[in-house]
Amino acid sequence: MLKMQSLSKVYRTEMIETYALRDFNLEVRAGEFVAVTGPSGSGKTTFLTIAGLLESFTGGRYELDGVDVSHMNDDQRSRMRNEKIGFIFQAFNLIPDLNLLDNIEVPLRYRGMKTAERQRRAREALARVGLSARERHYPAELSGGQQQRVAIARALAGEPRLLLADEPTGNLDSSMARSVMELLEELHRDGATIVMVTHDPQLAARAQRNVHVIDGQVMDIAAQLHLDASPVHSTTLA
Ligand SMILES: Nc1ncnc2c1ncn2[C@@H]1O[C@H](COP(=O)(O)OP(=O)(O)OP(=O)(O)O)[C@@H](O)[C@H]1O
Repeated sequence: MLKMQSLSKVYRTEMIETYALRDFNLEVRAGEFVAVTGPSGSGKTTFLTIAGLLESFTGGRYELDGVDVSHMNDDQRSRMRNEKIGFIFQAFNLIPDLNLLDNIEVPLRYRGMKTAERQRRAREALARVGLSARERHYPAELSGGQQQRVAIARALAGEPRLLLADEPTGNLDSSMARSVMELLEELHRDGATIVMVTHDPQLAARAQRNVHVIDGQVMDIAAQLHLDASPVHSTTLA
């Protein structure tokens, strides 16, 4: 699903070069739930924004859903992002002036989808996160945990191949965090591929696999071995 090989990302200013990622190797297979952990400044967000095609990279190779994205231009990348990726952010990023259904429909509009199909998908996604009764409500009328569920519904409505979550429970108290995590686990059981960046070791422990990033590199030998398609390794890592 996601395959990064010797990926690098360098931020250059007049004075300095910062390697946010260097020789970054990771493979995530369809249906996996992977947590990415690591100290502040280690490159987790950089990884996620590149994985989500929000940013370009400096060197190496990135294959998403079997397609080499290395040489795509901005338009091609945005189209692919819109079709294949669902984002879940720490800050929910819902639009305050739109009700829940309209919020969920926003990314579908960019695909030129007809109104009836948009509404059908938005209703279905809202039902999936248990908030059907609130479709005409506005984000401010919901708790933080409920808002994050709406954000997850928005990501799901696009029927993405890959869900990327950046500290999805970072703004929630522990009980709301638990319910959001349970929802992610449920989506995973139903077949979703999820990559989640988190500082929280307890959350990370609930994912199927942990990838630790230090100084822009994957420290987890197992994650790198995953790149080797040998059955021995995949069995070990299952
Ligand atoms: N736009 C930028 N310009 C210059 N350097 C940057 C930029 N964005 C990130 N960096 C640097 O790249 C490195 C990795 O940053 P990144 O935000 O990916 O880390 P992180 O692991 O997500 O950190 P945190 O957990 O604190 O969010 C850091 O040294 C950071 O200062």
